[in-house]
Amino acid sequence: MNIDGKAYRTIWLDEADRLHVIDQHVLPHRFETATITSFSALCDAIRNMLVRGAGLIGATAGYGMWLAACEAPAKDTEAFDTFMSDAATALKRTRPTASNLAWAVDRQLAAMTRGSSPEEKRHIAKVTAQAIADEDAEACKRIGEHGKTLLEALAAKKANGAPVNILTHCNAGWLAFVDYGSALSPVYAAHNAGLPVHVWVDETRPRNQGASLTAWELSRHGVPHALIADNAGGHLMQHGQVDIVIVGADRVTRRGDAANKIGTYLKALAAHDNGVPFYVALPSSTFDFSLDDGVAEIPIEERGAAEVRIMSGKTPDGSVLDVQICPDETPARNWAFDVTPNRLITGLISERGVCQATQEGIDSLYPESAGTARHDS
Ligand SMILES: CSC[C@H]1O[C@H](OP(=O)(O)O)[C@H](O)[C@@H]1O
Repeated sequence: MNIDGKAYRTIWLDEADRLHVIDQHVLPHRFETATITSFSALCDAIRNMLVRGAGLIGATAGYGMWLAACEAPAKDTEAFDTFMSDAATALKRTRPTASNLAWAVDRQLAAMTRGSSPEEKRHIAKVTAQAIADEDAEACKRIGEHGKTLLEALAAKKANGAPVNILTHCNAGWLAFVDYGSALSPVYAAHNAGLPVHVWVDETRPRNQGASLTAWELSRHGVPHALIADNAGGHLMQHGQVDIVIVGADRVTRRGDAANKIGTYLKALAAHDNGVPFYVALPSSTFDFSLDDGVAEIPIEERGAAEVRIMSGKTPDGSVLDVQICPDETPARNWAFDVTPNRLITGLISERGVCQATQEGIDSLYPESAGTARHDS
């Protein structure tokens, strides 16, 4: 995506093999990039959400395995393999919910078995990391094309060129992937094609990815939008102000249950009650075909209480400040994700097309995956 006329991805290697990312801590008030110079710094970047979003976490993990390979013993293949196995375990522990992370790590481990020396394996890890990033961007671009057809169908029913109103939760835009995004990719594709669209942006407490990231992205791209309080969506749906909900996902099971940012489930309930179509957009790397019952089986990350107790924002003098929003003695709990059962999901949008959120629907797009168990959670 373009920022001030310059094309950016969210993660990239420069000509000197230095790894760069967009710093998601300082948006929307500043646009900065950061350089990640070691495997442990990369693990910290995922854990503390300098980078975040399922696809970007996966791509970052891919590069993380390459950084680990650069730090691994260079002379002894057995020692190299042990080092890499430990690195894989450490990376998988950084954030537990998004499938893409473990998927990327396992893909790297499998790819490196093709090398016979540490040097070969290190080269394979670099090529594989770049392939993971490129494929993520390409998948998201295709999600945009498939999702655009849904928005075109809704636009055709609108009178006098009125915009299609899309509600989204959290940030599943290009900042959450390598480029384009999942839930926002159809919005960008439709907007670029001249379709009138308008996005309701859930603020997405506690970390406010909607307010700080989705609103920033849409604004930079010139897409009409309005920020709403997390609890406003049901009211808007009751009054015909939402034509479609499109959200991202962090893990989707064989039968189509979808883990996404905390609060997504409540939006799906409201959409169901009001007959509003509710779509989940995801690249193939977000499926976990080893799980069925998402509520029972998907591991839900619980993050620190400070994210709920403290909010960050810009003061009138332009500085950014943290403020505590509750009494000093108030404890807090902070589940980062919830699971929307497939019965509340109208359909899934992946790079392969649109399907029902059922095992049969998913099998129709992914016949090769029937009965596969892919990776540990
Ligand atoms: C599908 S990627 C965007 C996805 O990631 C978000 O989580 P986080 O910001 O904690 O990494 C959220 O679930 C979004 O929908």
